[in-house]
Amino acid sequence: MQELGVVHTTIERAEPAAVNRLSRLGVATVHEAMGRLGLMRPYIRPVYPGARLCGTAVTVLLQPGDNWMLHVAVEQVRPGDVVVAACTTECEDGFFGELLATSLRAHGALGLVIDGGCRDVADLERLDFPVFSRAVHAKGTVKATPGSVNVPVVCANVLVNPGDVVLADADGVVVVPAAKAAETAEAGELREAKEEEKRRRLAAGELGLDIYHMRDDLQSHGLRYVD
Ligand SMILES: O=C([O-])CC(=O)C(=O)O
Ligand SMILES: [Mg+2]
Repeated sequence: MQELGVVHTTIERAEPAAVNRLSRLGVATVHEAMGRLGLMRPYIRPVYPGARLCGTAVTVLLQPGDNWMLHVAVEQVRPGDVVVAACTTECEDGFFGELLATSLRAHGALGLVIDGGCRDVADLERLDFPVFSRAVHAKGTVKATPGSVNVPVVCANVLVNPGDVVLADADGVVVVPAAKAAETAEAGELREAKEEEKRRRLAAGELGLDIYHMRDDLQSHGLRYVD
């Protein structure tokens, strides 16, 4: 059960050094490095090409058709934060646009992930304010019913605690629990180094079948080559 009607003003953010290391990795790498966990549903997409963000989560629980809590969240943002907004029920209304982006940026927020709709996308691209949303929808919202800020939320199938690391790029959005940020950065960097070696060998024409020693396994699974 997600908590309603609460704003937590003190949160524990992931260590900046670990956030910085994660920011240099891709979403797919980090998801793999965590043991294939933490990935939001693929319907959450960047609202303009090339959008990318990495920061610590300020979480928001919205009520459908109501963006009041986004305004409440602005006051809780610190430089380097990313606002992660979930909704108590599915809603694709345009909760967010360039005015709220301007306000968030003035307080140091790096971007927004929202399991809801977003509008003013041409202006967001012009501002280069990265937003990842479930829909682009011009439909406006009201300010009538409190939700919460900085409570644990489930956003697009992923549990997000305030202070967790949120990384988003063209492949999607992944969330790293704050306590796991450093070890995940370490595992991700190792994975990147291994991929670099594989990339070099694949570019030289070596086959994945040989690099990954798959031939024997294929034979034992009964694969036959016929002329
Ligand atoms: O004002 C709103 O409700 C959302 C919006 O379009 C903006 O922030 O620019
Ligand atoms: Mg607007």
